[in-house]
Amino acid sequence: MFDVERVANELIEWLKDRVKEANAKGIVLGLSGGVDSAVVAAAAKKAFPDDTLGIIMPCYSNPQDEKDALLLADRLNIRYKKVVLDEVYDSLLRAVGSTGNENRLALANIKPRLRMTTLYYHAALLNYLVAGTGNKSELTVGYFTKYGDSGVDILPLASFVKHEVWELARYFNVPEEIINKAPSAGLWENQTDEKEMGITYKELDEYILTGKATERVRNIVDELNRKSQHKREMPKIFVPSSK
Ligand SMILES: Nc1ncnc2c1ncn2[C@@H]1O[C@H](COP(=O)(O)OP(=O)(O)OC[C@H]2O[C@@H]([n+]3cccc(C(=O)O)c3)[C@H](O)[C@@H]2O)[C@@H](O)[C@H]1O
Ligand SMILES: Nc1ncnc2c1ncn2[C@@H]1O[C@H](COP(=O)(O)OP(=O)(O)OP(=O)(O)O)[C@@H](O)[C@H]1O
Ligand SMILES: [Mg+2]
Repeated sequence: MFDVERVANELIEWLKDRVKEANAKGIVLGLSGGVDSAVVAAAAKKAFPDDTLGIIMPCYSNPQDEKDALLLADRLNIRYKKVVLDEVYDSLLRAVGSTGNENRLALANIKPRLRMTTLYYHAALLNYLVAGTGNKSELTVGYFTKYGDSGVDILPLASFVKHEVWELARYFNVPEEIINKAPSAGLWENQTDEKEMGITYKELDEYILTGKATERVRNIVDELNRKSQHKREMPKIFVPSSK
């Protein structure tokens, strides 16, 4: 049973504890206009009313995402800053000698890694922690960029599947248009999580929560989970036989 009010209150206390434990002052996170960052921002704002900073970081992104991020910041009165990464992205591609035609993910994954770097600059500047927004559904199938959007200090939503995140979003008064939009990493035009994963969140969440799934869904999820195991672990450490 998912008691949303209780979970939300525990989450807010958990955020306070993690920040205190780190001798930090607050929380910084990327505000994408999507529901995961909306929920983390809402909880962080409750925990740290004066020390929550959302950063909007378009990198050749859909302009609607920025509008949604601004709508959220306005609705929940969240302090925000905009950092445009288009030029940095172009400049990095030039520096590495990219033709711009390499495999799509090699290029696209640069975007979350530039965002991670931007967030850590602000974290160090303000003595804040970087909050990630990854949820249990994404983590299970490795649907995130290693050291990109997963390069964070704390993961407030990692125990919740996407449907639970939607419930938390309603509880936190996140605008309906943000809750209703198709989840997307926003790395290229018309990208959606469900299209790329080849399964729906309904199927994925049901499998995670109950173990029930068609053979097709089970095969896809099990394979994605196996292939992404390295992303959920520390890098393997070489230990010489003499040690
Ligand atoms: N067995 C192994 N042991 C240790 N390391 C291993 C490894 N296999 C690959 N690797 C390393 O991992 C790299 C591949 O992983 P990674 O770079 O993450 O890349 P990859 O998993 O290929 O792509 C990231 C996926 O996450 C999605 N995404 C990204 C960002 C945000 C969101 C979102 O929902 O917002 C979704 C994106 O659309 C894409 O489907 C390889 O280049 C290699 O360096
Ligand atoms: N344009 C952006 N500006 C700032 N942060 C971003 C941007 N795009 C992605 N991010 C960060 O990366 C995180 C991962 O993206 P992801 O798409 O999984 O979450 P979301 O956009 O919040 O929700 P949804 O999965 O429903 O789209 C975001 O929550 C946000 O913190
Ligand atoms: Mg998104």
